[in-house]
Parts: sequence; C-alpha cells; structure tokens
Amino acid sequence: MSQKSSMSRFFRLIKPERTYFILLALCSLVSNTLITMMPFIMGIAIDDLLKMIKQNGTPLSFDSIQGLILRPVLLLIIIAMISACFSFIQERMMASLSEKVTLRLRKEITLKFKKLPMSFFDTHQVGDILSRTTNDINRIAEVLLTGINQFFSSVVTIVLGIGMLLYIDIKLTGVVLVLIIVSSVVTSWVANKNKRLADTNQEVLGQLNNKVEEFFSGNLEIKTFNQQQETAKQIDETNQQHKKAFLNSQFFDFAIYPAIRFLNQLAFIISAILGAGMVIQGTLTIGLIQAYLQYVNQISEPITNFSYVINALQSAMASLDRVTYILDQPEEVPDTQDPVTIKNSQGKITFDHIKFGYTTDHLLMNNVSFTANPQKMVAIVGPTGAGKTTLINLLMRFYEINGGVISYDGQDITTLTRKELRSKFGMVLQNTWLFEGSVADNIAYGKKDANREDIIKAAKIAQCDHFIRTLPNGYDTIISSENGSLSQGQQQLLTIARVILANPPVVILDEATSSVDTRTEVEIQKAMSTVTRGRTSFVIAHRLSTIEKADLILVMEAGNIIEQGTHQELLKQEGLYATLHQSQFKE
Ligand SMILES: Nc1ncnc2c1ncn2[C@@H]1O[C@H](COP(=O)(O)OP(=O)(O)OP(=O)(O)O)[C@@H](O)[C@H]1O
Repeated sequence: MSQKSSMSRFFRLIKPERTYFILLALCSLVSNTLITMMPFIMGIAIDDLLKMIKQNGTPLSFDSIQGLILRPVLLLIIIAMISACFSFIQERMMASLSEKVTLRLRKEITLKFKKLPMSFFDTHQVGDILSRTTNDINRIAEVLLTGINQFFSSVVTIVLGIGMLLYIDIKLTGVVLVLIIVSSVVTSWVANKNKRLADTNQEVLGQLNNKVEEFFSGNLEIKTFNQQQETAKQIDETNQQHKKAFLNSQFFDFAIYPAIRFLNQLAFIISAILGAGMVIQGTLTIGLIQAYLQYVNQISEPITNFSYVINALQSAMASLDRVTYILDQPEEVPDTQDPVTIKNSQGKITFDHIKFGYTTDHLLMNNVSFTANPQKMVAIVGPTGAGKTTLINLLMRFYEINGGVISYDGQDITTLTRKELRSKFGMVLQNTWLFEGSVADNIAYGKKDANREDIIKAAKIAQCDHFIRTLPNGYDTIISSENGSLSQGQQQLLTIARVILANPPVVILDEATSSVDTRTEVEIQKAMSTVTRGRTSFVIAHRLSTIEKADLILVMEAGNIIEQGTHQELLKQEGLYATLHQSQFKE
C-alpha cells in the first residue's frame, strides 16, 4: 500500500471529525506553549534573585524579595493551571474522537458486509476478517488517534524547545543538537527494527488465531480422524513461533531503551558541564543555564519517542489499510432502481442459456437451460462437484451470471430486488444453521411476527413437535449457535418447520444423507414431502430412489446439464442417469 494512498485513507477517515482535529491541535499548541514558557520564567526569576543577592548581600529580608518571588510563582501557577485545562480538554476530545471513529468504522463495516458478494466470503478466511474487524479497528482508535495526539504534542514541544535553546545560546545548542540527533538516529534504527519484529509478531498471531479457529470449527472432524495430537502439535508449534517473535520484539523494546536514555543523559551532562563553564566565564547566567537544562530534558523525551510514535502510526496506518481494504471491496451489483414486485407468485423458474463461472477466466456452466413449472418437483442429480449447489446459488442470485437469463414467473430475476427474490424461496440444507435463541425463535426466523400457535402448527407438520416437547423448556429451550444439544436430524427438522412457517412458493431441499438414523430419516422424508406439496421444489438428490416421482430430473456433470426429463424418459435415453440408476439399484 503506498504511503500516499494510506494518507488519503487517513484523511478520508477523519474528514467527518476534522473540526475536532483542528481543535485538538490548537489545544496541544496552547498547552505546550505554556509549558515551554515555564523554565524561562523561572530562569529570569532566579537571575533577578541572584542580582539582588549580589547587590545587597545575604541575608535578605522577606519583604525585599517578596515581589521578586511572589510574582513569578503566581505566574507559574496560573500558567500551569491553564496548560492543565487545555491538556484536559485535549485528552477528553481525543477519547470522544476515538469513540466516534470506532463506532463509525464498525457501522460502515457492518453495512459493507451486507453488500459484499458471496465471492468475497469464498475467498477470505474467517480468522482474517475477524481480526480486521476487531483488532484492527481497535488499533485505529487506540494507536492511530492517540498516536496523532502524541505526534502533535511532540512536534510542538520539540519546535518550541529548540527555539528556546537557540534563543539562550546558539553554540551550546549546536553541541546538544548533535548529541540529540545521534540519539534519534539510533532510536529510529531501533524503532524500524522493532516494527519489523512487531509485524512478524502480528503475523504469527494471525496464524495462531486461524489455527485455533480451525481447531474449534473442525472439532468433530479432528476427533473423528484422531487428529487431536497432530492439531495440538501444530498449534503448539505456532505458539512457539509466536513466543519467539514476541520475545524478539520485546527485547528491543526493553533492552535497547536504556541505551537511548543513556545517550540523552549524556547530552544533559555535557550541556551541564559546558554551561557551567560558560557561567564561570560570565557568558551565561545561572538562571538561564537552569532553564537551558530543563529544555534539554523537555525535548529529549519527545525526540527519543518520535520514531516510536511515527512507527506506531505507520503500523496503525497498516491497520487502517486492512480495514479500508474491506470497505473498498467491490460490492455486489446493486438492486435495480425500479424493481418489479410479484403479487400472486406461481413459482415458475426458467434458466435460459445460462453461462456462469466462479472466476472470470473459467466458465463452469456453458449453456444451462431448463424450466421448473409451478408446484412441480425438480430433482438435481450428478456426481460430486457437478454443479448442483451452484445451480441453487444462481437461482437465489448469490452470484451474478455471465450470460443468459434466469426468470421467476416470467420476470428476469435482476428486475426484482434480492430481498423480494429470496422471499420466494425456503431452503433446507444439510448444514443447518441455527442461531443462539429459543427453539420458537429459530422456527420463526423467516416470519418474525408468527404467534406461538403458528409455530407449533409448523413444528407439527415438520414432525418435530414431539421432540421439542421433550426438551427441558420445550419451545423456549435456548439452543446455542453451535447446536451442540440437538442431533443433526433434529436440526434439519427444525429448519423444515422454519420453511413451512415462512410458507414460500418455492423450496430448495438438500436431501438428508446417511448421517441420520433410519427413524429420523423417515421423519425427514415425510416432512420434506409435506413441505414440497403445493410448491415448486428443487431437490438435490443423493439417492435416486427418492426422486423417481419427480416431474423433472436434471442430470448434471462438470457444471452443465447433460440430460433432463422424467425418470422413465431418462431411463430410456440410457445415458448417465440410467447408468447411475443401475449402479444404485445393484447396491
Ligand atoms: N465458491 C466457489 N468458488 C469457486 N469454485 C467453486 C465454488 N463453489 C463451488 N466451486 C466449484 O464449482 C464446481 C461445482 O461445485 P458445486 O458445489 O456446485 O457441486 P455440487 O454438485 O453441489 O457438489 P456436491 O455434491 O459435492 O455438493 C466444483 O468444481 C467446485 O470446486
């Protein structure tokens, strides 16, 4: 990512809060200018006092020095108070700015997720997206914005401090500056090295996140294949790498820092020695040398920290890039401006010469055509990877086609909003998705206003009322998003109830495989045949015996439909379907 585009992203980020930023900079300027004035005022006061001592000798009566001491002390107190007020305002504004920006970014990201095409989710890892939307957004608020705040303060302190040093003595400042520059070059080298180590650390942390995420999401498969040891070993190795990367980056932080401190102290000591010499020779007053030493101290810390601030800003900028990367992703084709609504839906679907590829350079479907008539059952068969799921994905407009027209009740589906189109479909997949909530809420997911009576009615039709009643709190039992407490068959029955309640004109069913017991399978079959009644249905079939009565069977291979017709017609053709049928029949 180029520096320029990072900067423009940053300005785009803070644009809505720019007034805040200007106010922040002003507060920083006022507060730091006031602080810079203090050593000088003190220096003048000391010199005035010394002059008085020289003129009148000691001891001095309190009355004679009252004016000399009281005035500067009062002035210093007032300055310190005003500076503290501005500093307080600056910090307070900073905190609220961070909150505002974080909230805005989170809102933008959430909105963006709604508009991203499916291909984005296909090509990005969950762990990575998660870390962009949580860690990176936090870093932008914590590091980027506070870093900028520190940056303002440092610049003001350094510029004013050096200005005062030069004003007090140009030659002495030359020596001090050389030392401070050496120390900042060393710091900058350290900071660069540290950044690389911190980046490696961050990268390894991302890998660790992904591994842990895999460990949890694939828990069942890992156990089935007895891979716990192997997976634990992999996590352990990544953990070790992380430990190493972390230690390396910490070493630079903790071990090198004292060395830089030493260089700064050296600048201070040398200025003290040279300054003392100048005082002895009468070229500098005691008051000014003490002010001078305070300035050396005042600027050495921000100078030393400057490289760190810049680096922290750079790495936070990288976080900003990672977040804006998501915000800049191309969105799915927007819904039509003038959408059509379908009133009395029939559920007739036509694929007319469809071309489609997941990637632009490779077409999976070259010329797919078929018609699903209202209230008829369409079965889709074919070997794994044949394109059955893809066909459904296109039907629901999860992906954009590369040619041809898909129509619903004679309307090109692109003339409908996605919301309208998808409201016509209900899906029952093998990989059911239930969310953390009550059983009743899960059934009512597609019809939020359904009452308890409707929910129970749907559950009865879907053959799941009896098992729901055996749950500890019946319909109010909370199921977790991991679905741990329900069997796969029960989960599928719940999703069938969900579809029945939503009552869409078209249903898409992914047949249950042998992963459920025979009794549940019978219940699922029963529920599925109920749900298809009076609706157009698409059934992804795994066993040909269940689809013999389908009105249309689509036989797919390598993305295309190679045969279509009824069971009898296809048997007569003696093609792939007949072969598949024969082989299953033999089994
Ligand atoms: N999101 C995707 N991005 C890229 N390629 C994909 C994607 N989904 C599927 N494919 C590819 O498209 C082809 C068809 O896949 P699809 O999932 O439609 O087959 P399927 O018939 O449903 O298979 P199965 O019976 O195993 O579920 C396969 O070669 C697959 O690798």
